[in-house]
Order: sequence, then structure tokens, then C-alpha cells
Amino acid sequence: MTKPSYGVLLVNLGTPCKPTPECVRCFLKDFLGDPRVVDLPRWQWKPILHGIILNTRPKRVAKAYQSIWSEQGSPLKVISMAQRDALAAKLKQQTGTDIPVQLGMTYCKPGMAEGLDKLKQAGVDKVVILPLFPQYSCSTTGAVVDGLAKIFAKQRALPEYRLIRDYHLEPSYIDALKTSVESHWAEHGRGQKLLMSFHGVPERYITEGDLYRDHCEATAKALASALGLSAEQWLLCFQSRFGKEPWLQPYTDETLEALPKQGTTKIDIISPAFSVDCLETLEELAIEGKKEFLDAGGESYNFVPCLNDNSDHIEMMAQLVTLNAGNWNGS
Ligand SMILES: C=CC1=C(C)c2cc3[nH]c(cc4nc(cc5[nH]c(cc1n2)c(C)c5CCC(=O)O)C(CCC(=O)O)=C4C)c(C)c3C=C
Ligand SMILES: [Fe+2]
Ligand SMILES: [Fe+2]
Repeated sequence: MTKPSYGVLLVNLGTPCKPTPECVRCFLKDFLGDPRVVDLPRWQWKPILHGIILNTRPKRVAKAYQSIWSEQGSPLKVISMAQRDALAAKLKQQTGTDIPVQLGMTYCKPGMAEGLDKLKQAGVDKVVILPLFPQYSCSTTGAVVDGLAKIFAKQRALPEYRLIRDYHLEPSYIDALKTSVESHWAEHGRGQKLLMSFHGVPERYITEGDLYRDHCEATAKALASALGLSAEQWLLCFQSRFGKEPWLQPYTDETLEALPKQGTTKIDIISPAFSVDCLETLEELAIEGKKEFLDAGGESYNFVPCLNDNSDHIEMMAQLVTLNAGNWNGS
């Protein structure tokens, strides 16, 4: 059998293995313990994390996970694995060769080390690494790079690797989002405004150099323009704030509460920063966001799912991978 010329590591954030307070605690300990995510000095953050957050948050968040859990497990992991399989099939169809694709997550299992090991066992020493965060942030893609450095620090030989830092303006990504919104409109009708709700980060990360806000704004403008929306027909907002310092604004929850009072009672909402549906979309937007909007006087609230394993999303990943593999293709 011919050796594959390279492999692909798809990376997503991570998720608890079970929707129980114990597993959520273990996930939050790993995730919120990463200085890329919460960058406060350790002496200040560790007592808050271990003394307060890990004792109070897991019970509440486990309930939220239970409301979205599927028979196969956490949606984030289940859909990411479907993406992995679909991408491997697409690459085989396009290149005629078996290009191994593995999933690795920054936190919890399967980890990036496990994914890289499997690629090594498949015989590849060249890897395209695709973090599934379309917009770069130090708190996501930055954390992936730190995680890789920790793994590589324990190895004598390193694979050759190419990292796709972001794809926030990739035409095939914008096109896939456009198609998804248009088919949603065709099926469910169209609201007065399209809200594009991105995961937030502390505002300070941006003033200190994170590219995230610029990337979100560029994605949002490109999508609005692809859909032919005028300035009054769409809004950019940021969800999931955490802690006391200011995060990127406008906040999604405050926007949802304010819109009906301003005469916007029918909306569609999409979350382009997430490659797969997860707690932040299925619970925070599709369940809680809807309640907030309807309670504030809204009449119609339609959540547009993430691109997940849609064929044009997988096609986009295959394009990004083969482009970045460059001279590895066929080597
Ligand atoms: C505390 C700081 C946080 C930063 C900074 C942050 C950035 C960030 N996160 C995502 C994507 C996801 N976050 C998810 C869950 C989640 N995020 C935070 C906190 C920060 N995120 C917490 C505490 C949680 C867990 C839930 C909770 O306790 O409220 C998820 C979902 C995981 C799942 O299992 O479904 C994703 C995905 C991005 C893209 C981002 C910065 C750009
Ligand atoms: Fe667990
Ligand atoms: Fe998050």
C-alpha cells in the first residue's frame, strides 16, 4: 500500500465527556485553567477558579449540557467526528488517495496528542493543522499553538506541519454561510433583521493585539454583502460573556431584549464563529436567546444552525487543506 503523503488534524475546542457536574468540572478546570483563556495572574485567578467557579458552575452548566446532549454524546464532539469522516471521504474522492484525517481537541478527549499519534501510526510525518475557528483569537487558535508546543516539547522528531491560522474571509466559507442562511429563509421565512452573534472575548484582549474583533467584523460585512443586506437589515453582536471586565459589545442578550422595543419583532440569528453546533448555539442561542427575545415582546426568532457537516462546509475544508498542503499533494 502506498504511504499517504500527508495527514490532517482538525482541531476544535473540547467538551465534557458526560453531562454530569463531575465531567463539566473536569472540562472547566482544564479550559478555564489555560492562561490563554483567562489571563489573570495565576495567584489571583487560581483561588477564584478552584475556590468559587469549580464549586458553583458545574452543577448549573451540567443542566444546560443535559438539555442539548444527544444519544451519541456532546453535539460538539459528535458533529466534529462527522466532519472528520466526511473530510476524509471528500479528500479521497478529490485526490484519489487516502489522506488520514484525525480530530484533536484543545481540552478533554480526544486530545491533539492522540490525533497526532494516530496520524503518525498512519505513516505520515507531514500534517496540515486546521483549527475550526474561522476568526483568529489568542484564546482559541493561540491556545491550539500553545498545546502543540507542549506536545512537541516531549518529542525528539517533529512532524513537518502547516497551520491554518484563520479563514474568516475565505470565499468558500462566506459562500457556505450565505447558502445556509438562504436555505433557512426558504424553509422558515425571513425576519426583519439577521443577527450575527459571535462568541465574545474580553475587550482588553483586542486592545492588547488580538485580531478577533477585526476578523468578526470582516466576516459579518462579507456575509451581509453576499446576502445583499442593507445596513438596517443586519447586526453584529457578541455572546457568552464571562466574569466582570467588559467583553466585546454589543452583547447579544442585551440586543435581544432591546430589539422588540425598537420595533424589530422578527429576527433570524446565526453564529458564524462556531464551526459546529454546541452548548453556545443550541442552548444559549436556540433555547435561552429565543426565550429572552420572546419575553421582551419578540414574535418570531429563527436560529440558523452552524455549518456542521454540510457538504459545502466540507468542500471548503478540503479546499483549505489541499491549498495549504501545496507541494505535499502527490509527493
Ligand atoms: C472565560 C473565558 C472564555 C473565553 C475567552 C472564551 C473564548 C471562546 N470560546 C469559544 C468557543 C466555545 N466556548 C464554549 C464554551 C465555553 N466558553 C467559556 C469561556 C470562554 N470562552 C466557558 C466557561 C464555556 C463553557 C460553558 C460555560 O461554563 O458557560 C464552547 C462550547 C463547548 C461545548 O461543549 O459545547 C465553544 C465552542 C470561542 C470561539 C472563543 C473565542 C473566540
Ligand atoms: Fe469526563
Ligand atoms: Fe467559550
